[in-house]
Amino acid sequence: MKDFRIFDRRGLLLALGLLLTSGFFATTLFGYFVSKQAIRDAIIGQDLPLTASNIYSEIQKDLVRPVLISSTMANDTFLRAWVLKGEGNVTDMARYLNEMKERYGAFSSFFVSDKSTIYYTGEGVLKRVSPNEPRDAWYYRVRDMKQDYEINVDPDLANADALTIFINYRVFDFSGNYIGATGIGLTVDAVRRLINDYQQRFQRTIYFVNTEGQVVLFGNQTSRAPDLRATPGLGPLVDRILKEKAGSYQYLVKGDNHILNVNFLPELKWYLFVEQNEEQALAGIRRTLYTNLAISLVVTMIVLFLTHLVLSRYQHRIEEMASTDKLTGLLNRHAFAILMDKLMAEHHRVPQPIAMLLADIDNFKEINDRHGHQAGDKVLGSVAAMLLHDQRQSDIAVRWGGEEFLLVLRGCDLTEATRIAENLRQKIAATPIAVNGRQVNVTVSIGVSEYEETELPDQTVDRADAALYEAKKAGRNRVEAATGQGQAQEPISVRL
Ligand SMILES: Nc1nc2c(ncn2[C@@H]2O[C@H](COP(=O)(O)OP(=O)(O)OP(=O)(O)O)[C@@H](O)[C@H]2O)c(=O)[nH]1
Repeated sequence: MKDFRIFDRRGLLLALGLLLTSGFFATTLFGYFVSKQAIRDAIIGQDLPLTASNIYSEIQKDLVRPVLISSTMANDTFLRAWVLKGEGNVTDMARYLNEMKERYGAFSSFFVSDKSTIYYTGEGVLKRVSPNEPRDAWYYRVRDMKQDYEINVDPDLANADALTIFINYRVFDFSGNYIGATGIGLTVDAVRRLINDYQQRFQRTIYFVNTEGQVVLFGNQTSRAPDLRATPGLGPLVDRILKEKAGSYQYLVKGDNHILNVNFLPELKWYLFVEQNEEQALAGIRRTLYTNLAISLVVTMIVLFLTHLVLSRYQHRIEEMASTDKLTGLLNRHAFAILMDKLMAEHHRVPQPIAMLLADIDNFKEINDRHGHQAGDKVLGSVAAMLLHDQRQSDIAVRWGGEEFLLVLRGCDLTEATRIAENLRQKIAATPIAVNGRQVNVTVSIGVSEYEETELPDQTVDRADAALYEAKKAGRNRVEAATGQGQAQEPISVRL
């Protein structure tokens, strides 16, 4: 019965635990996935395009302007006339180039004449270009190219080989014949600083890719192979991206999803790549997810613990109510049956004598009749209290019937139990009970028996009952010890 109840409570706690955890987990995970989707949508739909357009407008300011300046130089009447007049006064050209450099805050400015192959800078003549010199390959490329200009990243000979972004603009005479290349140079460091600044401000990876799929400019933290096709995850997408010119893409690297926004910048003929590692963007909500799960777990544990506490208390109270006689506070017969089973199991493990005392208040009917039923109750309570008073922890005191009490004494043989019964009888007889302002003398008769291995506990009680009967018959206020099971039912009368 008890085991069934425990199982019931465990089942309830388990069901409650499952309900709470599944509820908490479901809502937390649902919230997480909704937020994740919202963040992804925001990255694809707003954040990256917005970052790209911000960068684009900054780039326009910082890189498109040099293109315009170079274009102005290529169309400058003075420059073209000076070349057509035979590149006479070098100082004039140097002053012009210097002026352009100073005015627009460029790192360097240049003009290369196709006719004389002289490379002019703001300082004067730098050198002559030659098709055999690998460092001059850019000039011959520009000379033969179809478009008006190119943006090229190269070391600058005129500035101690500092890595420089050159805008190389083709120059034509007034009849449209090619006469050289002009433009200005910006330090890559300056542009790189710009990209780093964007990256920090927008928390994205930013880099530029040329029409060949080569990474031409990137920030400090960007570790990329120069050839974008060699980038894990992204490689297979490169041709599609270059063809489509603009769009949103996603690729996986080591399980991390990367979201990419690409825009082609026609002025630079470069692609602007703005990239976001989704896992990093989700780090915040993932932290929130773990915190929520931990809170849910703690709340579940607290609820389960409190429920367990309340259930235990109620179960204890219910068990107590079900096993206790309300009037006397002694155990009832139902509790006796349970405890007796336990006692017998214990006895079989460690055998020890077990004695039973069955006590009955003498002429109780008279007390009831004379003093009233409530007074009778009071007497029952007082006798029960006297029985309990000398009880050991291991003893069992039961209200057996109306005015009958059963004491089960562990580790006590018949002789010892008879002595205890006699002490009890004397004590009760010598203790008047106050009822309705009057002292009532109460006596009890007690039958004593000792459990024998061959019998059932009920039979031991029966033998105590028989002894009690003998005590009553012999005049009440007596103790009678039962004979053994096999012996004739002649109880020994005891009067110590
Ligand atoms: N007040 C009160 N009386 C009870 C209770 N339970 C049983 N009784 C009464 O106890 C009385 C027992 O009477 P009997 O069985 O005749 O026994 P007795 O008068 O004690 O006589 P002997 O046992 O032969 O000495 C009955 O009148 C019952 O009504 C109870 O809880 N309260």
